[in-house]
Amino acid sequence: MAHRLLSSANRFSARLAFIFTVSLSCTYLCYSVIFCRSAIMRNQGHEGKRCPPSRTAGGKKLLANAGDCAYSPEVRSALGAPGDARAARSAPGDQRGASASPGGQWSDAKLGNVSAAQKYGNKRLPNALIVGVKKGGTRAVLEFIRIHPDVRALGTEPHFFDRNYDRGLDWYRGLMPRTLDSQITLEKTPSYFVTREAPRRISGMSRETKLIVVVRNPVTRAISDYTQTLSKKPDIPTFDELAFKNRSAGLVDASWNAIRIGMYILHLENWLQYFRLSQMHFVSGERLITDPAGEMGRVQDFLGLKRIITDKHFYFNRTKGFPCLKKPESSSQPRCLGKSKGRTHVQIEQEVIEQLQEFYRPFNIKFYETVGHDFNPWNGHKLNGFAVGGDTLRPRASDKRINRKRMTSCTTWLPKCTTATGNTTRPQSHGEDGELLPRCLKVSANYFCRLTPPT
Ligand SMILES: Nc1ncnc2c1ncn2[C@@H]1O[C@H](COP(=O)(O)OS(=O)(=O)O)[C@@H](OP(=O)(O)O)[C@H]1O
Repeated sequence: MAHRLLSSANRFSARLAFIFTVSLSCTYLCYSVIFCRSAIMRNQGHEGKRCPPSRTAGGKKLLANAGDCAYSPEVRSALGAPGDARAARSAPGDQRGASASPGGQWSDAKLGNVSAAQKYGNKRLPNALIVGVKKGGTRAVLEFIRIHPDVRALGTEPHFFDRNYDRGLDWYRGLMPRTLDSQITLEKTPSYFVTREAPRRISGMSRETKLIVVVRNPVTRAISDYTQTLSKKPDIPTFDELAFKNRSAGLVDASWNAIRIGMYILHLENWLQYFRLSQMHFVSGERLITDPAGEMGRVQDFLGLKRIITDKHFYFNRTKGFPCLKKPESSSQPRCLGKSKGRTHVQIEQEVIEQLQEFYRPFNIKFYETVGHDFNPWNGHKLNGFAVGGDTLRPRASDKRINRKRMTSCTTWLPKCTTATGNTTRPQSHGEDGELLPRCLKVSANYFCRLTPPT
């Protein structure tokens, strides 16, 4: 009897345990289904199908298979997907391990901003343009500034204000990447700077457009321009033949485009009829190479951006001979500009170079005066604080670059100076110690004179 009672109690508790286990499993199953479904819906609702992780070394491969993922063609291209010209431009062998580069978090923030702009942003007309100059370093500025999370740039040159103006502003707007309200839309077309109608047309779009001009020694620029043309058309005449109407007479052919583009002041005067100088920012093409972070710092200030692009974003690539990005916008891989940037120039006789320096000198000086900044290396000497011709290029009182240390460390001072107006000045003593400071500097056939005592 007791045995029968015991076995029925066992059966009852086994049944109870079975029911408990089944109901527990059901609850868990229902919970999982509901939770999972809501998570999936959330993902689909906001982002569409998720993209595979792409900002790794294998990202390009994955992207190739990510046909219907959330990235638009432009983002795919910006990320270096196959077919992207910029991906093709990166010099093989110049790549360094991605892990070596800092700034991972910053880079993810950029990607987040890009995705958000793609999804929620609008196509807008650009509020900033890199308008020139050809061969000045415009591609470098564009590629460097576009790593900023608040900048979205068109990768190709649309040539709207010179060649495609008839297509209308809606066409132009349609080319632009989507941007959020807080982001700057940017494009670069270096030929705008020398296009007569460009300033008027751009001010017609918006008088507030910010303009960036990358300038470089006009002689080097002309040689670079010629080198590029020669690479496409090997049968063109020599540089000297094109540059001079009569070389022995020193008659330069200013109608040749490669020469004309470098007469910066002539083009600038046209821009200043439509824009205030404060709306224009001049990047030194030379310093862009020697100090990219410094130049990009000033570009960021000009665009009203937080200084995010700093030294840590660049490294000097010895093979390329130029600064390169540790993390470009499109990839986590370090990247240099392509082969057409930083070419070996054709050899030009030193005498030809000097003749052209002479030709450009008055244009350069007028240009320095107008923009309020001298691009020293263009004349092959440091001209800090010096005036040419006795009455131009007066050093400004606020010019902090003028200091005695720089002056005395210069080795090419002359004891006497004949200015362009024919006056001769002699060195004078300055300073409490009665130290004799040289006052003149000879550059080729010109004398540069200091008009004010050194500070
Ligand atoms: N970081 C970096 N890497 C490579 N090249 C650099 C860089 N910074 C400036 N530069 C200089 O840019 C020159 C090309 O200028 P652009 O980009 O304005 O040329 S173009 O007008 O768009 O064809 C190019 O001219 P060349 O050296 O004559 O090829 C370079 O000197």
